Amino acid sequence: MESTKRRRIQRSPSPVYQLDNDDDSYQPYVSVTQRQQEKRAKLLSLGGTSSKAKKQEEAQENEDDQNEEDLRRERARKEKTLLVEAQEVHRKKAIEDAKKTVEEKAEEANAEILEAIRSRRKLASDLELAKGIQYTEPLKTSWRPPAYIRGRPEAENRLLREKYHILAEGDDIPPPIEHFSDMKIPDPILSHLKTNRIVTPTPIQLQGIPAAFAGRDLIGIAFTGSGKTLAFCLPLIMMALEEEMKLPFTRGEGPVGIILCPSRELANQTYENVLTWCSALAHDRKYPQLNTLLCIGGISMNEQSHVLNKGLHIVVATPGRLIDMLEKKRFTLNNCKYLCMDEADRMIDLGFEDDVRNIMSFFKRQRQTLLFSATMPRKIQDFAQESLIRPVLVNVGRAGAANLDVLQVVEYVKQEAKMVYLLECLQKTPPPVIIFSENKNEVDDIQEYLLLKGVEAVAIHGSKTQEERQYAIKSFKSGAKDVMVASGVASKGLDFNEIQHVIIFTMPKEIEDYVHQIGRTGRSGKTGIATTFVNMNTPEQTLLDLKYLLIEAGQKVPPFLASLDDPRAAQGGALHGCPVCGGLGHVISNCPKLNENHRRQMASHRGEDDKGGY
Ligand SMILES: Nc1ncnc2c1ncn2[C@@H]1O[C@H](COP(=O)(O)OP(=O)(O)OP(=O)(O)O)[C@@H](O)[C@H]1O
Repeated sequence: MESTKRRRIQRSPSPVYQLDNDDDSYQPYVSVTQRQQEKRAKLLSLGGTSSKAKKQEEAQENEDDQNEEDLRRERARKEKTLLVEAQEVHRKKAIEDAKKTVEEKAEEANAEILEAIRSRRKLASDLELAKGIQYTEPLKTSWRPPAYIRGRPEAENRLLREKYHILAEGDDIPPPIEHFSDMKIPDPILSHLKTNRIVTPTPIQLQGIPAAFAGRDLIGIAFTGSGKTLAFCLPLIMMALEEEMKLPFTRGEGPVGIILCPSRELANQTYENVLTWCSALAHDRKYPQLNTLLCIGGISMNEQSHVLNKGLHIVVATPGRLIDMLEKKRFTLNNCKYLCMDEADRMIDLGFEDDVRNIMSFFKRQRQTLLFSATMPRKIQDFAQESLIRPVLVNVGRAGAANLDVLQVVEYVKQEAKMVYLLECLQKTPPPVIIFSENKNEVDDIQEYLLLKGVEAVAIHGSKTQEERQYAIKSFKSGAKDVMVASGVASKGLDFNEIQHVIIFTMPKEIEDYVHQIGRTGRSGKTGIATTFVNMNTPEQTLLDLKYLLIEAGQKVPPFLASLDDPRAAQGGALHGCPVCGGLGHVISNCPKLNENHRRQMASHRGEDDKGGY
């Protein structure tokens, strides 16, 4: 009781005291007049009306006046000193600012904008955030590299990474492995890969797969068509295999892991890859059958009830349908420990962030999280780094750089001449050819025009039904149709057989979209051509981004792009990718993606826009 009281007393001083002076010896200020009156009253009370007392009183008054004057002078002196000091600080800052290069100033401005648009919440579920759950160690796995690789000095690992142009960041990075056979992948999968001419790992695979096998959270960035799918599917297949072999799954159990994709088509493609690899494994009776579920909108889940009736190992999904299934409790994530996001920048950036958090809230235990993409601007990388557990960043080439196996041709074509020129352009190579346009109506118009001209063309965009979308992909993949006209829906991740030529009918505003679109050709070490039409309607920022991307990839820069003035060039300094979109031709304050995101946000506040834009 006593101590409570004391505590209360100690806490009780008025807030003004706490603010102005937290010293215990504080004495309240008493004015001179008040003090003189108090003294006079004291003398009077002592009966001192004599002249001696009066003199004493006068002397005291004089002394007090003098003290007051001294105090006033001292205060004025101090104020003056403070003013001089403030002026001095200002002067020094002005000199320092003048010394800063244009580049440093731009970097500071970048940092300010980045800070302003930074997501305040980590990429974890609200439940984890609310409970303050914070894992500090990566997930434990039983996988170890072969002894001869484990014993290899770190300097040699570094040399290997240099040899393959791999930039790996993070602590205690697992060693790169140059041969699939050293990764301890089961033989049936190895021979299946071999029959599909997948013999030696690509750079993202030789560093990414060991890191993922070791249970590490991972950010994997590598060119379009460089084999990222295998790098994130194989670790999940191995994890599921180990679990199933330890204790077989029964109905209602699983999944072990989830692969999230931003489009139904990409999810379907990844699902088919996983099915192929799992059935190659089960072909050998030594290994069990692993069950995989495709969880995307636009299809009936009842068709897959046979999978749901068994133990479930792997789910490949788009966010919306996955959330729907989880909310309906068709399966749970109670024992799920692997979450991979393909085209992760798209998943985090454009409207899916809340869906991803929602999905994370269904996890009941620590998970390994992997993010993969060919483009990953700094804003997303920073955000991801904060959200993962001791992540390893594997970067092959600059994030957002174009695939060097694509010959990029940029042509100035007037708006009204585009359709006719398109026909001519189609003659450049034999089929298959993809034509990209940003606009759904334009996609339909191009297809109609080509059909009229006798070209076997299919079309795909977000307003088509799921059957139409599937038909387009199937007939184009099988070679029944020569040309596919597509909006952004087909630009990310889709792996068609040996596309010869990509024609970009309308240049997308965001350079990342361009990188993904031209990336449908030149895959898996083969070469391809990308022809892009630009004209007066193409924004200047986009043209500048394109110019620098061509320079970076050692491509020919057409004169109309070469002559474009870059306001930053006069100021000198190196060109860095915009932290929001990776574009080399503008500063963050002019970023088209930032503007577009802002527009979307405003529209969604007004309830006008749909998610993802496909
Ligand atoms: N090690 C390898 N050697 C040869 N080919 C490979 C290898 N790994 C994957 N491939 C093939 O390369 C092609 C492209 O692979 P994948 O679709 O995984 O690329 P990606 O990096 O995910 O591209 P994107 O960024 O466009 O999604 C596929 O057809 C795949 O079979």
